[in-house]
Formats: sequence, C-alpha cells, structure tokens
Amino acid sequence: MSPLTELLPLVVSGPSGVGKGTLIKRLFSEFPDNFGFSVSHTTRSPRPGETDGREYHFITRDKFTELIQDGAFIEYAEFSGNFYGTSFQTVRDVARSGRRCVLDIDAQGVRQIKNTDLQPIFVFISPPNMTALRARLEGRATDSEQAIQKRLGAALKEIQYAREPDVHNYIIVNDDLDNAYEKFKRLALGERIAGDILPPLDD
Ligand SMILES: Nc1ncnc2c1ncn2[C@@H]1O[C@H](COP(=O)(O)OP(=O)(O)OP(=O)(O)O)[C@@H](O)[C@H]1O
Repeated sequence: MSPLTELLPLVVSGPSGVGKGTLIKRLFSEFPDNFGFSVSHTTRSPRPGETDGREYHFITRDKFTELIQDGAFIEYAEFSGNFYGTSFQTVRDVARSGRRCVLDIDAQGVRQIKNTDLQPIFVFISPPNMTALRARLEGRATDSEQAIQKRLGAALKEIQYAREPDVHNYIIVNDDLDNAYEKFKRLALGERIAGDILPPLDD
C-alpha cells in the first residue's frame, strides 16, 4: 500500500442524500490524522455556528470574481445566488499537511475537474434505488417536499452522468451503511477494491 501522502485526492460525488457526508465524517473520525477535507470558498454568509476556514472560506463576491479570473479554482458553481468553489491552493495545503485530500463535489464539479491537470480518484456513491434515496432525504428532515423533488430530479441527472463510461474509477452502492463504509475506507486508505455496479433505478 502506498503511503497516504503519495495518494491522489479522492473526489466523492453522488446525489444529495445518498450518504456522502455520513461516509466522509465516519472516515475522518476513524482516521483524524490521515485525511483532510477540502474547505470550499463561498460568497454566502456564514450560518450561526459556522467558522471561517472550517466549514467554508467566506469571501466577498468581488474577491470570488478575482479568484475566478486568476484561475484559482479547480471547480466552481453558482447555487441560489451564491458562488461556491474549490481552489487549487486548498487542495495543495491539505497535501502539504501530509494528509489525503477528500473532496465532496457534484457532477458539474466532476466535469470541471476532468479539465484540470489534477488527476484524482473519482468515486461515485450510489443509492440502492430512488425509493431509498427519497426516504433518506425525508428522514434527514432538512428539506421541504419541493426541495426534495428538486434534489431527486438532480439525482437522476447525477446518476445518468455516472453511467457514462470512464467518469468514475469506482462505484460504491450505499445500501447497508457498514458495508459501504468498509469499501469506502479501504479505497480511501489506498487499497484496490472491487467496486460495485450501478443498480438499475427503475422503481
Ligand atoms: N446506508 C444508509 N442507510 C440508511 N440511511 C443512510 C445511509 N447512509 C446515510 N444515511 C442517512 O441518509 C441521510 C442523508 O445522508 P447525508 O447527509 O450523509 O447525505 P449527503 O450525500 O452528504 O447529502 P448532501 O449532498 O445533500 O450533503 C442522513 O440522514 C443519513 O443518516
């Protein structure tokens, strides 16, 4: 197994509610010294309890635009009026601290990363089916029914993109959480794992 410091960044993507955050959180709590999260930049205001540099780097719109012009971002996007982006510098800082960088990124971001010279490992976290995905979004109780509908629509697009050849190096189906975590952990630690196959989402 190669030392973690030599490992390429790990890009984790998958539909909202599939359990990316859950898997990443568990990995970080089991291996607090081995992994580093890439903290994104955003123009949105901090929510109560959020600290600059921890959840996000909070910056102004002018500064964000300046960074875009400087080519500072690996990927960026605008959601409901705010910009969010991952800078090359953030990923480099994590690597310099001797940790493997883990990025939680949507399909649009995956497309953008593919146009850079960063050559990460791409892992797609898939729901076992759409019914389970809806149940998780409802169970999390952070979204209105309308927002859940929107997330499910976006999920179908994420999954369609994941079906295209050569987009992801690995697929992990998050059905039973412990099983999925075991695979995710081994992959993150640099082992070669037998990935799963994308399930048909026809229910
Ligand atoms: N294997 C699983 N079985 C059942 N529930 C799960 C499983 N994995 C995660 N969950 C639950 O599903 C909900 C969504 O998980 P989580 O917030 O980690 O998703 P996410 O992919 O990070 O979403 P987002 O992209 O919106 O941040 C949480 O309530 C979590 O506890």
